[in-house]
Amino acid sequence: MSTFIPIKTAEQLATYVPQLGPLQVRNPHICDMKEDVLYHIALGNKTHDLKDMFKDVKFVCFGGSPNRMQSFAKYMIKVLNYKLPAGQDLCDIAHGSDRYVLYKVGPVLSVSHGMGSPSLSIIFHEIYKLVHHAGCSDVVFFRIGTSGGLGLEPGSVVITDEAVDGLLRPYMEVATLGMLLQHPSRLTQEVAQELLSMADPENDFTTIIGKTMSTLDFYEGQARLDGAFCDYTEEDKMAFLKRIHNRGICNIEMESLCFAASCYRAGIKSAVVCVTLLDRLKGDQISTPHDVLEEWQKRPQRLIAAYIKKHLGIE
Ligand SMILES: O=P(O)(O)O[C@@H]1C[C@H](O)[C@@H](CO)O1
Ligand SMILES: O=c1cc[nH]c(=O)[nH]1
Repeated sequence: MSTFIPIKTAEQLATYVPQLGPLQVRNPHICDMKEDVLYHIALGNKTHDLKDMFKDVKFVCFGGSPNRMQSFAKYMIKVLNYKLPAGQDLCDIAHGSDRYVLYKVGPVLSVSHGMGSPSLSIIFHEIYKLVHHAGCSDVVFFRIGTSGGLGLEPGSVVITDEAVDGLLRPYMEVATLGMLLQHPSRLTQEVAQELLSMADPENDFTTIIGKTMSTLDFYEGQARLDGAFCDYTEEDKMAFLKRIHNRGICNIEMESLCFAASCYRAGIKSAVVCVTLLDRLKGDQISTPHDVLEEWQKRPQRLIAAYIKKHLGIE
């Protein structure tokens, strides 16, 4: 077998245009399939009436933790003054699988994606196909996350304008059929700007727009000294963090690259909003009390909720 690995550059790849009208999947095989089983959310286009269940979806909100996404769904019930059908409680629609959670509150889906790009990539494929099978149009996808900040007061909120990998490259490199394909990671600038304009000036924390580094790991990938392995010194770590900070990186997390690349490839409008849990220029360990972290995690949720309300014309 050949060991030659051709590399496609970001420039060689198509520029993806935003989708108008019912969302199409960019995979010609899907329409030839007798059945599409969305295995990790225990749904399918033959076993479920996906149009009936999901056709009104306009906003899909992703976040790492199942509990956060359940809380977000409960919060959206309040914000939208949404009445659940008589006799029904909020339920995890993906309960037949224990991989991810999926809640629906009117036009809003709240989905967990787990940690890291591989986990996000799987749920992204299935949710994208779900909204396609349901015939949804003009859908906006959000990631509501947590991150480590650089030179920011912990609890600050960062709206990502550009997601880069651990080498500061604005594309996601994926090994496909023995080739390395580079998928550009572009987010929708108008959505990011609109979110920024909606940050409450009365907040006692800052909300900024900036570049986010998305890594493959929480410890060595993010230059921590507190993992089980570490082959560099504190000086090396600080030199790296200061270098990327000087190159405009405001925060570090693990999914914005895959999220941005997938949304751009799909032609779906998207934004990433993460709270910072600590200042990485000052330390590695997250030792802030749990109740404070819980409160901070609500900050991106409130911003996204304000955007959704505005776009639904709710005062
Ligand atoms: O959405 P979450 O809070 O899961 O995002 C960040 C990146 C990793 O998934 C995780 C690491 O603690 O938090
Ligand atoms: O430092 C942090 C905090 C949250 N999530 C990350 O990926 N890194």
